[in-house]
Amino acid sequence: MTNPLAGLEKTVGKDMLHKIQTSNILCVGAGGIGCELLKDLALSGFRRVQVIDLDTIDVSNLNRQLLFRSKHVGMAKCIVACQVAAEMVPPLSVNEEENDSANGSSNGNSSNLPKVTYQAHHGNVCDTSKFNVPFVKQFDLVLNALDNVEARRRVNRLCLAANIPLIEAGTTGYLGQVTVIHKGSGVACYECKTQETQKVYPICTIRSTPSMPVHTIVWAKELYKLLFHSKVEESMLFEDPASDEPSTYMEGVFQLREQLANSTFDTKTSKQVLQDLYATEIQKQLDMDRYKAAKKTPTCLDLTMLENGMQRSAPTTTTEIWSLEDSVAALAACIQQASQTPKNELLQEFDKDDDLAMRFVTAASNLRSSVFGIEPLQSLYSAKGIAGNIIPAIATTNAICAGLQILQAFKILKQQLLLEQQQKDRAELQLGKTCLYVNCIRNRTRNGLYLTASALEDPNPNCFVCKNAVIPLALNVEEWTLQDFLERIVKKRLGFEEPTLMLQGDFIWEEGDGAEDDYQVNLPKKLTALPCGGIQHGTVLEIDDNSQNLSIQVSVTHQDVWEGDEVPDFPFSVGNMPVKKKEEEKPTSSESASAAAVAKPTDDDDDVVEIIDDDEVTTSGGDRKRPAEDGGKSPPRSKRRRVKK
Ligand SMILES: Nc1ncnc2c1ncn2[C@@H]1O[C@H](COP(=O)(O)OP(=O)(O)OP(=O)(O)O)[C@@H](O)[C@H]1O
Ligand SMILES: [Zn+2]
Repeated sequence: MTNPLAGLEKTVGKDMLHKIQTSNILCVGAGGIGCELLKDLALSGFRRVQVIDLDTIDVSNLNRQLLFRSKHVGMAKCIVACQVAAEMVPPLSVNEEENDSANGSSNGNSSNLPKVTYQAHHGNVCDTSKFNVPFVKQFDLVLNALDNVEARRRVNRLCLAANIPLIEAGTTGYLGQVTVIHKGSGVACYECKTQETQKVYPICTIRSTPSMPVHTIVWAKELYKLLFHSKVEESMLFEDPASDEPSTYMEGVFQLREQLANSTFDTKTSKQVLQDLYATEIQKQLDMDRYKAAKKTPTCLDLTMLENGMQRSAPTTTTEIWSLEDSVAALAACIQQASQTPKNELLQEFDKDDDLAMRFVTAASNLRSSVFGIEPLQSLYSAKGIAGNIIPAIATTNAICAGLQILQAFKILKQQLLLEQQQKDRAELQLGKTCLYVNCIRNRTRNGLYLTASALEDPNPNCFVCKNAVIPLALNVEEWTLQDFLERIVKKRLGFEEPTLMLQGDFIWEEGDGAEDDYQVNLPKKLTALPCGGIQHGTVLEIDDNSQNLSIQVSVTHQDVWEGDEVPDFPFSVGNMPVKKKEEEKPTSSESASAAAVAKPTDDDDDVVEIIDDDEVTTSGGDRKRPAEDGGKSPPRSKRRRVKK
């Protein structure tokens, strides 16, 4: 038998093939791109690969995630992917295999090659207890095959901290990109660019003036929460019954929730809630002249139709549009089914892959669309596309991008090999001139190309992750508590896992291994009331996260209320929000809303934060240095005094 890797050996050379076979690779994600990548790695002779993935195999993955078969459904993706890919690694030549058995070798070869080991880690890459800087440092390079910003951000930071090259890839339908990130090479990191996040709708569009199918779908998702979430106030449709004039549906909602909680469901109450939602409340708004200026005036749901719908059995079609009666029947059936579902099995929040949730949202949104004259109504199938923000995944794009990642991997390993041959330190690796940023496009360029390549980008000087830029932040320091600040800004938006907060060199908050509990007393305090003078207008706050060797400064500006056209969102670009005089919220029929998530309520305006221009605040910033790369678990710098109150 000829050596299956002979072709590759001829192309890259003996030494390089040996480098490939002995390198230690981490692949994060074993989905669409990940499966392609693992197949490519295996067929290229990589023998030491570790894979992290948190998911299990779903039937819907089988059409494009080529390592999986129906018998694998329900099993951990990374475990199956590792088993299947490991078997694809070409065996060494027959002679060698024979020698191995004759020698009783346990590692499957008589050369000095490592045993084929494809090791699975079934878990979340954001789990700092398992996947930290020392973990990443064992690899020659890391390949990302992920599908979300949070996980990518985490791997980006780990690789920067460990100074390990990261090959990042992403696809959306026909479009794909591959790029290389490496701290030592001084190229842009993943967070140098503002990543597209879920787009946001003004709350009044959702609550009062929907004009597109997506608006009513977002509303229906909130209605799902209002009925089924353990914390009713999590829904943006929630109104405090003690408030001046709560919407007419709130009373019925509370009754229904109580029935669901005590399993004492009766259809009368669900019918009442539907009537309140789609007729009584609409009529009330009409009577208050709320829709005087609207382009289309809503019409209340016909009560006879509601009555008829309640008598029907729920529709079963998925690709046809349900009639309004059918939608009523579907909604009533969903509520009844929810009342019979054990509490721990009923999802609290909408999930597009949950049948009950999807039927609920399809029916509830179509009824609302009919009230507001919004077209077209949606089938369950098309509603799922809108509700889940689904862009079809294209296997070919995944395959192309995975292949491009392998080519970049070869370039990196080649450079590492050269350094090894010259007995130079790996820290001298310079990928800026070797690796490329490659785009996979749908329509070919004028030159007839479907792939375009350019040099890796320079870092963004305002990047707080790789350039330690000071972050300017405007918020209401008199209203925000430390707890809000930690959860909503430091963790959710800045991506800190185990933050330590310092004011004027003293600790005011600490988390993670060995953190003291004493700082808990600070959590409910308003920012201005924190120790060390508190966080005031003009304060520069230091935030460290040893789990990702990240240390930043935030320069705070007090701002009473954010007044603008849209609720600002993160990740942020610097200082681009208009500040306008606040006006009473007026419903209009054509709110310019741009996508699929819900913004914070407008009455929550002063909770909104935005990043503003560097030159709008004075900072005592100065040059910042990252903490020493010590494995990511060093205790905070000890010379600082700890302050609790
Ligand atoms: N934080 C994370 N830790 C580990 N694995 C992750 C994390 N986030 C995402 N992944 C994995 O990355 C992979 C991304 O692959 P892909 O985009 O094909 O997703 P999918 O869930 O299989 O497909 P779809 O979303 O279309 O159903 C998934 O297998 C997912 O489990
Ligand atoms: Zn950066």
